[in-house]
Amino acid sequence: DRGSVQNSPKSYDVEYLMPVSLGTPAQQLNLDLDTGSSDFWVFSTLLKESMINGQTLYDPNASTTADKMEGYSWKITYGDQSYSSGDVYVDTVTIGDLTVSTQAVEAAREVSEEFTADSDNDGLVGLGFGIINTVMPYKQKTFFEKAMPGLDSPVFTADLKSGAPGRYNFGYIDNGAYTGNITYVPVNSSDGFWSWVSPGFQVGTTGSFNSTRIHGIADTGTTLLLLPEGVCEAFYGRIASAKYDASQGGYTFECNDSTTPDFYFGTGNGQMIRIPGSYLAYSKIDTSSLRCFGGMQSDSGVGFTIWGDIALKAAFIVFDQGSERLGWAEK
Ligand SMILES: CN(C)c1ccc(C(=O)NN)cc1
Repeated sequence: DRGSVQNSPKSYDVEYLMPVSLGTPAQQLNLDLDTGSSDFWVFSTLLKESMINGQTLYDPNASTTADKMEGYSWKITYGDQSYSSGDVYVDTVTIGDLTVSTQAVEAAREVSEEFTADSDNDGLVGLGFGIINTVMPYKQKTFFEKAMPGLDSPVFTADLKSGAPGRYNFGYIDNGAYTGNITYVPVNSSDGFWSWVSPGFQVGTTGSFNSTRIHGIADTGTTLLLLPEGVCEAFYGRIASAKYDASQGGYTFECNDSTTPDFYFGTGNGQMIRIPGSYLAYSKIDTSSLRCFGGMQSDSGVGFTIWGDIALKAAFIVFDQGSERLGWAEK
């Protein structure tokens, strides 16, 4: 079996959403595929009105295939301190023509203001490893883990684009979606993340390659690229107008600064992925400003590097759960 679904970026590529069908008759929600977490949760009719702001709600009572998991609950907190919690139902879920008939659907009773404010986002499909699923008393499998046994190949791929729709595929690799070769790197899933080690980086086409092992996770659910402080300094040191602006909480530079270099990161076997300098001028810090907030920021608050959408949209990525490895290709 296999599946394929289009993803659509919200403004500034802050997140990428995909249509998902839940229950019988189908209820379609727009969900955020998140390889940095492992809960499948949705806005639901269990929520208080004050926590809803335009989102589409999953109504388990309107689904003839929904069964409540009595005595089960969940609560998750993300890196940005946003959170959600609620009850658990088993129901049928279809993503891109791929159906899991007994998915644990975590129906929100409570969401933090960040989720309430994000009116386009109806919930998250966590495609990290199930070991960090938050459902109690017994953790639940991710959508991919439930689907995997029936798939042609135990992989899913992410093709995120800058300011345009892309695609998530399940169970196969579309060889027309990338150029050159796919370089595979081992993944350590013991923390539940797609954790891997990059051999280093290069700033600009003329810069030398800096051999330094960068431990990090591939996270479709994080917008920016969070790298070690030293890497940020090497990159922003090459941009004439760049500075660390504590009032903005990060590095900023003039959006049109022509000295902005591309950024390359190593994936192994000598392969590098090129992030165009334009991707790194993330967004204007306010409508009247000529300065942009950087797409690359320090990972100092996190403890490991997060290869978020700024990096992922420069590549075609294979999340190979069958072999616990990540495949990287240019496109
Ligand atoms: C508030 N929202 C929409 C979030 C979405 C995703 C995440 C996250 O850390 N994913 N790995 C946090 C917050």
